[in-house]
Amino acid sequence: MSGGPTSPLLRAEAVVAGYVADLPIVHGVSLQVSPGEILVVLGPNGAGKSTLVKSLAGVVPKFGGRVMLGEADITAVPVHRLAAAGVGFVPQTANVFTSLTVEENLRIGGYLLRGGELAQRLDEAYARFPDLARLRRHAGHALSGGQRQMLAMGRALMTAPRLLLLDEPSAGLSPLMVSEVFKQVRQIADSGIAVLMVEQNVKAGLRIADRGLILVSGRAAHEGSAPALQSDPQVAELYLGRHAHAAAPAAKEQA
Ligand SMILES: Nc1ncnc2c1ncn2[C@@H]1O[C@H](COP(=O)(O)OP(=O)(O)OP(=O)(O)O)[C@@H](O)[C@H]1O
Repeated sequence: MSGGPTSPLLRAEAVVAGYVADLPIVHGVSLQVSPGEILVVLGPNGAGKSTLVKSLAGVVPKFGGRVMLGEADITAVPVHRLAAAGVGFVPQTANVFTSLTVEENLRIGGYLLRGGELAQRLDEAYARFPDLARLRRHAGHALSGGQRQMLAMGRALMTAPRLLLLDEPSAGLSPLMVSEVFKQVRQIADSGIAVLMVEQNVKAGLRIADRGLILVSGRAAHEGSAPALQSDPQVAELYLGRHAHAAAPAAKEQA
């Protein structure tokens, strides 16, 4: 878990976001994430978790509010500029190029880098994910679900982001692969990166997170430390109910 208190890196204030201007899905959500910390965003199906993370990643439009990364206002920074601004985003689906090799995917992630730096980041990615080093010449479609998720994270890490946004990294993975992927997420945070992760898998999510935010109908309904949320019977009953005792219903073995 993270060490002493640090000032937040990501500060989202009263974010309003959605797909159609008159029909916001996220209704004024504020949150903060510090370096070295994992904030997990939980909530029922359709609560707006993915919409929230996509709006922070610049993929879904924001209609109100402000997003700060350190001292920089990134509210209006378009998605293609966010990597250079220090934000890595791993979408839930279509997050690797399946016809390209592992190494080609990583090189694309590092497209902003110059030669020496690119080589160094590739080495770092292979050190972090030994499976990817072994499979560097294999095409994306030959990877298991878990390996693909590692590749998607490795790609996002190529530009050395200060903030990593993950949209349901456990989706479709077997419980064993979920713990492998989450172990990596924890290590990424422990290396000083701020991590915001959307999750359906409440139990596993709270186990690796420092803090949790529960979204209900596009609003922050509850926020607290992971241990406090885990042991709060009211939270479990009201918001986490059927998810608290099982993995996401849609999860299927893929590893
Ligand atoms: N591309 C889209 N265009 C229009 N509406 C969308 C789009 N994607 C999602 N929505 C709507 O936004 C609402 C919130 O969806 P979102 O995927 O953000 O919820 P979620 O909390 O991530 O749910 P889940 O856990 O099921 O993924 C839903 O009503 C959904 O139908």
